[in-house]
Amino acid sequence: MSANGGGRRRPRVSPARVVAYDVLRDVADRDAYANLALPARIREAGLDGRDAALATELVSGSLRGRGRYDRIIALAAKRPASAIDARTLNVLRLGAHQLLAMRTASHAAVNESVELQRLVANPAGAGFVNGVLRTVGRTTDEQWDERIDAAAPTADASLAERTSHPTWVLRALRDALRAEGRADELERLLAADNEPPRVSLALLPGSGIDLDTAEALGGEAGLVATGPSPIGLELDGGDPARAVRSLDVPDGYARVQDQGSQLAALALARLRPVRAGERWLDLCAGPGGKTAVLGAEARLGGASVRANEVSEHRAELVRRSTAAVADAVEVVSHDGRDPEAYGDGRGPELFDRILVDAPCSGLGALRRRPEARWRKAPADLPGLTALQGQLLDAAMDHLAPGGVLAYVTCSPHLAETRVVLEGALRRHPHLRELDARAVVGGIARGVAGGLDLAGDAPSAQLWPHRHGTDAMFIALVERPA
Ligand SMILES: C[S@@+](CC[C@H](N)C(=O)[O-])C[C@H]1O[C@@H](n2cnc3c(N)ncnc32)[C@H](O)[C@@H]1O
Repeated sequence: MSANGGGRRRPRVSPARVVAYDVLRDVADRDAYANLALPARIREAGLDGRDAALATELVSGSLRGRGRYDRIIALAAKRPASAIDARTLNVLRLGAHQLLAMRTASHAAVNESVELQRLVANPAGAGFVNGVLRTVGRTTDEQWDERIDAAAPTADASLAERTSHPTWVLRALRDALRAEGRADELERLLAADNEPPRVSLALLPGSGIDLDTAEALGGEAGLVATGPSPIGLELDGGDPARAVRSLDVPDGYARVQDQGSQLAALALARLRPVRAGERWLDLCAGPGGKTAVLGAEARLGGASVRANEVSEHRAELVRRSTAAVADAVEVVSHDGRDPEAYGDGRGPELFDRILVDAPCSGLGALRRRPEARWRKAPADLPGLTALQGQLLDAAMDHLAPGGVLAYVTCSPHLAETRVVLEGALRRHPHLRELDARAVVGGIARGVAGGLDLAGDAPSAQLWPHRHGTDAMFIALVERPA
């Protein structure tokens, strides 16, 4: 039941705050994804543009900032957040976000939170909410940093709490940066994780217009041809659907997509010229963003793509995502470790280019999914890395002589990137790793001084704070002819 339904007294809380609370509860109780639950709740409550924007800020800010806010709430309440009733804690998180990160006047943030507590949580806790939030609001954001630091048992715990990351995630990110000799960038990365990303669009090759024309057509809708992807545009605020319409290209040729994902697909498609008749495989294709880029590139070069996805539902999303280039893309649904993923047993089941965009922890896309960092645990990694290795083994066995495989993750965790790749290369000693950094650097749109891909490994690691993309890992492997 909605928090404002069912015969309770008429709320004196703004509807945006009630919606935000309901979404936090959906996320906590039903494991909902905020980016799906939020639009549904906004529609259900009939919120208009401004209220919808407020609900969105409250939800994403308080979910992203949960680690920091829980620590501040605990310090203010003089008890651990885990000892506070779950509904009251959500009211406090929303209040803390308004007090510390938004420009909401203190009295409004406190009063609305107290009313929200009466309405949706436990009215007997209204005094507690009032007291805790008054304490929170009396101290500035910077002073809270000092108090968190003073109370934290270790420097890592302090940084993790101040930047609202689980400590194990912070350490994994630092390990990945350190492997590039860039551990000093950690704080910039953690800050970038807390900024909602700018919306990027891909203009698929074959759309009929070039990026200059796209920028001219989409300028009024906020589109700018910028970012590292040579087919990418960025939206400077505004509505993505309007921006897509403004380009007036055939359906599906302009689409919302992170520019790191665009570069990952293009690295495989553009590392060498396409020969007509090449067979490509996208082994883990759902929901089909990279397949669409591969399909458009393959179509222009006279190649074809087999797109495989284990989940039937997500395979259907791949079909929709590739409708514009359907004549170059065949979609099938199998486990990528099974022979059926590679063919029906009647023809050669070797491929000239294979993309393994493996299921992963998603630690490279924390900006995008505000609750994601709290949903993953170190215990998830062994299962994921085992699956990644098995998918790579099966894919490597289906690489044609002279063929190239791209191993891609939207996680920079070394256990999911270099460790998995090097394990698979040891098991397939006839394969050799190519210089993906040179390939990605070579196809990226001109950036003064180059794309700044650091480290000694041949693979390319993109980063939100350095490249403005998700933290995509891209490795390229060749089977010598
Ligand atoms: C990182 S996502 C791929 C994203 C996609 N390439 C895109 O750009 O839109 C990984 C996909 O692998 C799929 N997957 C998981 N296990 C798989 C398996 N054993 N075989 C094939 N696909 C699998 C997941 O369902 C998920 O859709």
